[in-house]
Amino acid sequence: MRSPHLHQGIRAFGRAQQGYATKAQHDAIFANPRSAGFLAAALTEASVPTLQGIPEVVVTGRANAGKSTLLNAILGRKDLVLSSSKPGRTKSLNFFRVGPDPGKLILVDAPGYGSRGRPEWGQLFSHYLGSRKELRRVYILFNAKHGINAADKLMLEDLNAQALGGGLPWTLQAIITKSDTVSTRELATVLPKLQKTIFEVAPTCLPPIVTASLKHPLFGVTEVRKSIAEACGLLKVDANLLH
Ligand SMILES: Nc1nc2c(ncn2[C@@H]2O[C@H](COP(=O)(O)OP(=O)(O)OP(=O)(O)O)[C@@H](O)[C@H]2O)c(=O)[nH]1
Ligand SMILES: [Mg+2]
Repeated sequence: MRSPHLHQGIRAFGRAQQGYATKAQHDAIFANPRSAGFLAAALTEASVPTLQGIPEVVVTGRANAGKSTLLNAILGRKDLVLSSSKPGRTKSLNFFRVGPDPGKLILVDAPGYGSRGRPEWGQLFSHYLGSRKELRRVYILFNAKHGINAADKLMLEDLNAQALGGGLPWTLQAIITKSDTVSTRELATVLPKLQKTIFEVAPTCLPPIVTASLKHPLFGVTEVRKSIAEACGLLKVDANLLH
């Protein structure tokens, strides 16, 4: 059982990220799961699609961290994004549209890094990060049970340096996945440690959102949706709420 305090804490964090947006705006963006669609799979730099300036976010993380499963939960779909219990399932940069054509925003799934990752996937991802003008946020996922290893630290350091470099305007945020696989007690110990490590390695990284995205009740997915909408500049501030 998760503690109500954890729920409250995460909700409060979610609110803080929304920039005082109204609920209706956020609901409208992800309201119709059937209108979402697969757009393209890129295996090479040349095959990264041109998508007419629609804002975009991408997920990264170790193989098997839960990237594809989280994207399905965000889209409100069961298997639009292919996932697997076997690490190394996603082998290309996969682009998904949210909303009817041409889409309100684009979600990008990426191959996992670490022992199951391949160098060419890393090269494609680096090129994408350094050149994608539409990219608004990079989400880095960590499995609550497995924590942060050397490969994660390298990736975090690299992303932090790129975010600081100021080349392109994307921001970085962490997501702790599979929170349903650890007890509330464990989570209470693990979370502050993860947060501390993330901040030490990547000071520009926005505070983590905790999720469980495989089975209902889903957890933290609403917060991730709001974060995405905010990063993509799709939430307008309600002036009444600022006073
Ligand atoms: N219990 C639980 N299992 C999850 C969760 N998210 C993903 N999984 C499982 O973890 C495994 C890997 O999920 P994927 O979404 O394919 O992971 P990925 O990061 O996309 O993996 P690669 O594409 O191989 O890098 C699958 O068996 C999922 O069902 C979660 O929140 N809770
Ligand atoms: Mg995947």
